[in-house]
Amino acid sequence: MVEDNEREYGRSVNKNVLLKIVILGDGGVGKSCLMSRFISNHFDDHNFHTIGVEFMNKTTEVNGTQYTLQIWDTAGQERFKSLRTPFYRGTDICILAYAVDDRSSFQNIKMWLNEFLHYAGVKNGIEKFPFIVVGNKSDVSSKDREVTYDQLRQWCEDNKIGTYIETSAKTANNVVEAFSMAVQRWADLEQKAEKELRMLHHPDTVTLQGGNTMSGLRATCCSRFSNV
Ligand SMILES: Nc1nc2c(ncn2[C@@H]2O[C@H](COP(=O)(O)OP(=O)(O)OP(=O)(O)O)[C@@H](O)[C@H]2O)c(=O)[nH]1
Repeated sequence: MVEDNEREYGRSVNKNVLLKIVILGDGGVGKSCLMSRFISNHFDDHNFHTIGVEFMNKTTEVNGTQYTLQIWDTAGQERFKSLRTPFYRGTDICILAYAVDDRSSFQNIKMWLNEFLHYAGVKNGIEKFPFIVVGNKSDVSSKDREVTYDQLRQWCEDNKIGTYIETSAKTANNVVEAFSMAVQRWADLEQKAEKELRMLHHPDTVTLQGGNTMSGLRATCCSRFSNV
């Protein structure tokens, strides 16, 4: 378990970036199974409901950076709402999960999104927070499927969420990919926010290829020379 004094979410701790991830969605969509598939590559065909929240850590590498992912599996059932919402604050990434064989769990994604926005205190808007929508149980037969991939894509477009994927905790299909995509989305947004902050404090600074910066004066000077 990570101690409170080590908990610097979204920051580098011993060359590791610690990220708090919460998985939200209706009861039974497979949140616990997604977590155990990702953490220990294990699938248990149990049917126990999560009570409150549980979390587990996993260290992983995405695009050359080491991350410690602290993954919080929350209880999907309405009666556990007051046990899970206190844990939303300080979240770096939110996974909104539904099951492709359960249309109502897909329709409820909006409710989960709103619950998270409210209790996590996300103020910058949906586009600036790393959400990923995950359609789990992609292994089910086509006759049992109630939500298509196109419906997922359309919903995400309509709600300005750029990252989405279908997974199967049962077969392991796309599970690692879903977490990697989520972390990559976090890294992209972080980089964008840093750039905006730099521009705000040093509006005369331009970013060069490779991430180096130079002052506007020198940049102007160089561009003048390059025009010669
Ligand atoms: N076919 C299939 N079944 C799955 C998959 N993932 C989970 N399940 C099954 O779905 C049921 C519910 O899974 P859980 O992981 O407990 O669901 P949950 O979202 O954590 O549920 P709550 O704890 O109540 O919020 C279990 O019987 C799992 O075996 C999957 O990818 N494919």
